[in-house]
Parts: sequence; structure tokens; C-alpha cells
Amino acid sequence: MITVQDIQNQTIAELFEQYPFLPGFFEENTLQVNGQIDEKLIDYLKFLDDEEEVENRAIDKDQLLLSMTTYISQMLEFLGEDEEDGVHSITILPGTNKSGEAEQFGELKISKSEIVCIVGPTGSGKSRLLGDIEWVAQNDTPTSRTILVNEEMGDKKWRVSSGHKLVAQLSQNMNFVMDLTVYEFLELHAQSRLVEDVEGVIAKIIEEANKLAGEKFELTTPITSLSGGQSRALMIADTAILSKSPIILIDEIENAGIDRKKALDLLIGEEKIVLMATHDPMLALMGDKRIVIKNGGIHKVIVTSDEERKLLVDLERMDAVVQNMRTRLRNGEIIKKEDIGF
Ligand SMILES: Nc1ncnc2c1ncn2[C@@H]1O[C@H](COP(=O)(O)OP(=O)(O)OP(=O)(O)O)[C@@H](O)[C@H]1O
Repeated sequence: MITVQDIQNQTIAELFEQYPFLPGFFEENTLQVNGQIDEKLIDYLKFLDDEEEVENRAIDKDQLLLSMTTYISQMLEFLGEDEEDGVHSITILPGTNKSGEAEQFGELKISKSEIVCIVGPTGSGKSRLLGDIEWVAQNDTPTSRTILVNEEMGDKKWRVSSGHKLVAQLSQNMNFVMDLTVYEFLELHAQSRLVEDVEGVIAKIIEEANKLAGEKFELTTPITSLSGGQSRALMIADTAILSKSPIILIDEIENAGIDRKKALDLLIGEEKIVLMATHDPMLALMGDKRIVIKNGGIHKVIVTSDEERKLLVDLERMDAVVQNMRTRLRNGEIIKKEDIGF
């Protein structure tokens, strides 16, 4: 939070540079700066020592300073740039499995730049764990887990705040209902994030999305006619490039017909916490750790070993062969034994 003390001794020029949206506040409050740009804010506001001015404006110096401070804090929060509000870690505190038995781990802390995979049989509760994190559960979900943010009890503001979402979620179903072209969709999204270079950002997102998707699509394509893989690729590129959320939750990227390794590389390029539920061995080993879910509970947490990391290289090679075969089969080619390459 910004305080009055933080701003009152800075010059107006310094404040305008630090908070580019502040001139808007001056305009709204008919505060003329003219030649006083290099004065300290507190000195500039001396004209409000005059009682007549205070009466005319119906605001005194202290009130004005306070409302300016609130405005700056709210704008920073809205823009997602409040440093002190940054998320450094989340911590999962144990709850119960599907049989109501207590989960056997003390607590599980996940920090910025960590990738954690969630593995376990179908229906074991992987999506439920992602759901708990998204909801910042406070013993109020079927698992009774609690999620701490920065080692503190999660603030319920994360559940409702639209300008400042804790998580960006990429889920299995990506159904668009709006009648927009890819360009219009991205434009709306970029504008709502107050991006300055909207055109540049849109170009970057479509370029990255097309690197992930098998079949290329255009900015003029209606989003409703994108294939499952294409819309997934679009959402991944959009999330990686536009989302300010500190946590990315991914529920299965394997079946989408996109280049999964590139997708993950794109997503983890930013300093974020990434949690990914997966059935795919290659993706599971790309994480720093993996959470094993059994019967709805966190059964084990395994740190990826050096040996596993080395094996990942072989898995990636095998995966490339399979992907290549998929592409060639799709293109109507005939596969031969030597195409397998090992
Ligand atoms: N600890 C728990 N206590 C009670 N219910 C649970 C618990 N964990 C999961 N469930 C419930 O079990 C069901 C299956 O869980 P979920 O959908 O998370 O499985 P999944 O591992 O993601 O499956 P899939 O691999 O098929 O996507 C859901 O209805 C979920 O709410």
C-alpha cells in the first residue's frame, strides 16, 4: 500500500513519471500544474491553506492527499503492478482424501518459477487440487484443504477481484461462444489489460499460437470456427503473453493436438508458479516436482531426480517421433519401419 508519506515529499514531475496515470487525477480535480512541476507535492498543495480555496473545492489538503494515495494504490492494483502485493509462494495445507482420512504431509510450499506436475489415475482428484488452488480454499471445499498465499491465510479478494486474478486457468474445455474474429477477441483482451502496444501484442500472440497449432489460422478467422487444438494454442499464447496472474493452472494439454513442449516453454518463460495436471510422462518429468494423487488425497511429493531429467531427453526424442508420425499420417503419407528411427 502507498501512504501519504510516500508521495508528499516527491516532486510532481517525479510522481508523474512513476505513476503515468496520475495526471488524470490532477485533471479530474482541476489541479493546474503549469510552472510548478518541479515542486514537492506538499509545497504545491500549499494553495489549499487558503480557506476560501478549501471551501470552493469542498476538499482540504489532507483529504486530497488521502484520495490521491487511494487512487494511486487502486490503479496499481488494477494494473497488477503493486510490488508488495506480488505472489511469491503458495502453500497447500493438508485436508482429507475421498475416504475422509487425513492427508499425510505437513505442508507443501510452491514458489515462483517452480513447475509442479500433478499425476494420478483418472478420477483420482487432480482437477480438484487445481480447483482448490483457484478458489484459494479455506477448509471450504470437498477436500478440506487450505491454500496459503505468501505463507498467509488467503485473502478472499483473490476470489472476486477481476483486475487482479490469482490464477490463469487453462482447462480441458475451451468453448468459445462469442461471435468475434481472432483479432477482435485479442483486441478486447489486450485493451482490458490496458496494453499500450495493442497491435504489437496481437501480432505476437498469433505468431506464437501458430507455432503451437498444427494448422495455421488467421486474424480474420472467427473464434467459433477454430479447432480444439487451435483454440487451445490461442489461449496458451494469450495467457503466456497477456496474463498478469502469478499462477498458471493447466489441466491436461496433451490431447489438444498442439506442440506441448513448445507450449510449456512459452508458459514458463515468465516468472510464474505453474501447476499442471497431466497423464503424459514427458510433461510429468518436466516439472521440478510431482504431486501424486491417490483416492483424492496427496499421496506423495516426488522431486524430479537427475536420472529422470536425463531420461527426459530420450522421452522427448520418442515424443518427437510420435508427433512427426501424427503429422505425416494426417497429411496422408505412408509410414515405413525406418521412419521410427530406433
Ligand atoms: N479429497 C477429496 N474428497 C472428496 N472428493 C474428492 C476429493 N478429491 C477429489 N474428489 C472428487 O472426485 C471426483 C474426481 O476428481 P477429479 O475430477 O479431480 O479427478 P482427475 O484426477 O482430475 O480425473 P481425470 O484424470 O479424469 O481428469 C470429483 O468429483 C472431485 O470433486
